[in-house]
Amino acid sequence: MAEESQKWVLMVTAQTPTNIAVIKYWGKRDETLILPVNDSISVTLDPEHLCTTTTVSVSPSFDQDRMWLNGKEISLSGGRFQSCLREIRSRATDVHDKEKGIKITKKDWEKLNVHIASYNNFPTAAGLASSAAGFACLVFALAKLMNANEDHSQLSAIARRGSGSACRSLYGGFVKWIMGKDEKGTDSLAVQLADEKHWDELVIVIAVVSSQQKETSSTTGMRDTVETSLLLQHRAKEVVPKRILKMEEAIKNRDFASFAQLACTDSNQFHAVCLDTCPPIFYMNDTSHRIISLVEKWNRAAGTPQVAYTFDAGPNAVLIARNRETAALLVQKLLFCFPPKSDADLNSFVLGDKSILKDAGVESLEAIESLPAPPEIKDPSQRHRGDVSYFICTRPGRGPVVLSDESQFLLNPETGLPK
Ligand SMILES: Nc1ncnc2c1ncn2[C@@H]1O[C@H](COP(=O)(O)OP(=O)(O)OP(=O)(O)O)[C@@H](O)[C@H]1O
Ligand SMILES: C[C@@](O)(CCOP(=O)(O)OP(=O)(O)O)CC(=O)O
Repeated sequence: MAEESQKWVLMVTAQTPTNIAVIKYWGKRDETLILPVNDSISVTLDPEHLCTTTTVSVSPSFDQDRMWLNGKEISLSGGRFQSCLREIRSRATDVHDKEKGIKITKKDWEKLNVHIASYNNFPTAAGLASSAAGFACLVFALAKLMNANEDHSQLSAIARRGSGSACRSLYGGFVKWIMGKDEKGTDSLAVQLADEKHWDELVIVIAVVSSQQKETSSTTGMRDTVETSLLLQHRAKEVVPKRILKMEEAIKNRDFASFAQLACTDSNQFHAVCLDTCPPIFYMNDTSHRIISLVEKWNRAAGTPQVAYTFDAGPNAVLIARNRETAALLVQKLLFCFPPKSDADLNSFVLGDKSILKDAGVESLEAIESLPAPPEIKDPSQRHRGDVSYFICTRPGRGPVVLSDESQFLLNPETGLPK
């Protein structure tokens, strides 16, 4: 270690995307190692709109590991954080920063403490997979700081110890989490099926139905399901393995009809498995059901799927449109059915890629009021004002990156404390 001064601080900042599963992970065969009962497949969301930024730093002056999440100090004592820190530390190698004159050997890492600051640019613990982006970013940034020369798949197996779905956020585009067979979980990791450019016509619209923290966390919910649902066993053994193969094929061939059919059916089966749990778990609400019904009617009338829907452990809808034109129509239909409260402004009601609004011909609140009623709606006089808090328009996106712009660092480069 650099002897001359105990004052140095070394840091790395990374940005990592979140992901949405189109074939769901639900149920663990090992709770501690976070090993799933089936493979899953996800689409990585564009970090320009939804991402975690994490700065990790090390200094001989830090007397303990500390972390700040969204500006508030949180405890790192939980088993999941500890597993990630331990696994990365054990893979740390020598670091030599010539510019700063810092030398850290593999052995030094056992004694050195880290400071971590992380920020999610979207609601935490609200069913928008903050834990996925969060743990992926933590592991990725620490691996860079500690020069752990693992490839992304090996890092994904470490991120998995933080939160299962986090392993899929180590890659952009379309990602498969292979459940693996090994008891220790060494082969339970993520691989990229295709990058984000492979199928770049897709447009994703998220309807944030509620940004409140949910009642039953994914962890607790899936534990109850494993203990009580027979349907889960059938799903994991008989249904998912076949679906995974079909979904891989659909992604490879950019076959939207199959992709949408598989994603919607899988989301519905996941929620059926939740209902089959004792006591039953209800993640979707009336607004979620209305959105499903709208999309189903539209897809049926069009003769071929236009939009896929999928819902994680919460009421928020993630809608995947086959192309921009369809996305513009989707936004029109959604805004008709779920207009904002009268005091809202359009800028904070539709977030992310706002250019879709232009395509949809909706550039003011007045334009929402004069939208035509979608043919899928039975009673056009009934609009569900305020039932969607806001929308996020996005697309498939890239995997983790290191940020070099100091203005994006979350820790002070001199003190290693939050800026
Ligand atoms: N940026 C982050 N860095 C590290 N950990 C994070 C970060 N963001 C969230 N977490 C962890 O994830 C937890 C929230 O996970 P939880 O599964 O409850 O919600 P979610 O991931 O937002 O929703 P879901 O998994 O249902 O989509 C937080 O309490 C925290 O422990
Ligand atoms: C419904 C899901 O989003 C469940 C995600 O569960 P988590 O990964 O949050 O659970 P833990 O492994 O216990 O942290 C489906 C999915 O992302 O595949």
